[in-house]
Amino acid sequence: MKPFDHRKYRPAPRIDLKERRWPDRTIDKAPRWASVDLRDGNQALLEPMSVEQKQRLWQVLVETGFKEIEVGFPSASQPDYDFVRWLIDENRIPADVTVQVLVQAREELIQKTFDALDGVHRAIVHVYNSTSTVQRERVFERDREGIKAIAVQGAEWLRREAARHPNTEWVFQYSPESFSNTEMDYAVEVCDAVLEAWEPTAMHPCIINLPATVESATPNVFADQVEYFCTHISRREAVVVSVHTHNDRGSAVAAAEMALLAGADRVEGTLLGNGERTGNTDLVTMAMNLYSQGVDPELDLSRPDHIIQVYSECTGLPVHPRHPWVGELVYTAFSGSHQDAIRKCLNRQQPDEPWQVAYLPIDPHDLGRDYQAVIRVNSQSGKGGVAFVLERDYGLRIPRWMQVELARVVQQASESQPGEVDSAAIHGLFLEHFVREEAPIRLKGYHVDRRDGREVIEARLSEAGTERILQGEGEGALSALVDAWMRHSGADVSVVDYSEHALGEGTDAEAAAYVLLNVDGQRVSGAALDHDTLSAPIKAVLSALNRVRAPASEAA
Ligand SMILES: CC(=O)SCCNC(=O)CCNC(=O)[C@H](O)C(C)(C)COP(=O)(O)OP(=O)(O)OC[C@H]1O[C@@H](n2cnc3c(N)ncnc32)[C@H](O)[C@@H]1OP(=O)(O)O
Ligand SMILES: CC(C)C(=O)C(=O)O
Ligand SMILES: [Mg+2]
Repeated sequence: MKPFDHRKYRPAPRIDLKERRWPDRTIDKAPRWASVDLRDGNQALLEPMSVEQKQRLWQVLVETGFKEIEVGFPSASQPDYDFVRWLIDENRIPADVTVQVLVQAREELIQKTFDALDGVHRAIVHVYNSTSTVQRERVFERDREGIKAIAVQGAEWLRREAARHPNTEWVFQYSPESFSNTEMDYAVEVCDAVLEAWEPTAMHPCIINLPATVESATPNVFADQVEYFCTHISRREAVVVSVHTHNDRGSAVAAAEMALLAGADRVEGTLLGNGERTGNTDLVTMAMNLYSQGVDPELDLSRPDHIIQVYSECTGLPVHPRHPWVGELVYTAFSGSHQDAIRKCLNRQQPDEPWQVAYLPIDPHDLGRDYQAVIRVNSQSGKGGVAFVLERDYGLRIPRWMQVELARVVQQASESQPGEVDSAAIHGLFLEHFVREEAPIRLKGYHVDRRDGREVIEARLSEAGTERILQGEGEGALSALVDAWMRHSGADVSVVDYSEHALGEGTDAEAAAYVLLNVDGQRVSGAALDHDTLSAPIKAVLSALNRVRAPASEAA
């Protein structure tokens, strides 16, 4: 075989499920969530968490609203044992939270696990053994009966140890590890045998957790397996069916979601998907997926940045800037058409209507993110983004014809200095290019009178040290000034478009005005900001005239 040869691998077997029902269902409520951050997440770290780190992550998990938390493998490591003791001895487990611990189906480990839990009010003891063909044949070297015997023996040890600690409310959980690579009839057979040992009832159910320990098929195959399991397991009413998917193919969340459609009640996973190899089901993603569909996720994810901070401090792992829902860049648009659509939708979005914003599947405010980050400008951006930034940060509502011109200026700037052009730089480019009322021509003063229904202006201008008084008249002050300029310069000038708006509180100026002139057949725009609503448009005309006389690069 060649070094990179696909013939080395076999496709995962499908199961022949007749009349599968899961494709026709939708998820309309949150599952029972169980965090395995402090166990599966922890066992995957280069440097497992210290007791102090576990304490901090525990706090975040409780604040987030997890009611079932696997806190470790106390028979395996001293920090895990000490952490469990800290939770119990320091009375750190809220009344509505149940701790869970993992153990292999080995007697001495099970005994130590129950010792670690001594005095706990309620706990889930989770025992597992592997059932897949490759594990049976190559790891355990046992046949089907032999592997089933390990499971049953483990189940019996749990029942025996629980009876020795009658003051605790015990919940039993069994995982046929590598379930998704196990023959389904055999997985059901093993779990049925475990149920026989535990005799759960609807009042006192147990948990059967179905892991895709290594994800090796498309998520629909996992859904088929879960539906098969749910419809073939005995005592279904006495069993909480849980799933525990890993992300080897990048579909852990999809597999867990489809498993819910297929009948699962409970989902195990971790914050941000930490866990063995490519990780576990990312519960933040899965809960946010529900939230974005209008389903209460029953987890409080309103402060993801806090979660990310503690997660990173405890695991030593970064969070990708494009991580679903919570990455630093996921609510940021650089590209022009996205920015344009976002700006238009945000302007139309009413506070009490369902969210309808293109490219933003949820409102970033819900996660404590602000609109500052939504639109950022680089060489991929267009006029919409530039206009959005100027309005958001400076209250400037520049008209469309000026947006087009300014976007070109910003684009050139971003190409000459690659990377993001920040809001202050865009504002600087706007002022430099369009607000040009000072040079070469400057307005020293003006006076407007109304005579015979027309505005008559007398404007005092200076240019290169020479002062002149210009006179003109028109329908309004703007056209009167244009008339005065035409009489003085002999140029043919007309006003093509004009807009003005008041500026919000907190700015020095009260008004912003924008004009588009036609000067001897050439279109030129100008803008001005002024305390006075009449002076602003007059100065905007001067800005435009100055741009004809001296383009920005010369003036700068
Ligand atoms: C898919 C998962 O995430 S499963 C969880 C995995 N997590 C961990 O393993 C983290 C904590 N584990 C540990 O620290 C150690 O494995 C310990 C302390 C529990 C056990 O250590 P050791 O006794 O040295 O055994 P080791 O881990 O090497 O296990 C291999 C032995 O246990 C047996 N074994 C493995 N899993 C199980 C199981 N679930 N039930 C019963 N026996 C098992 C193996 O057959 C093997 O037996 P052998 O020694 O007769 O060949
Ligand atoms: C212990 C089990 C549930 C596990 O972590 C897995 O199979 O991935
Ligand atoms: Mg796992």
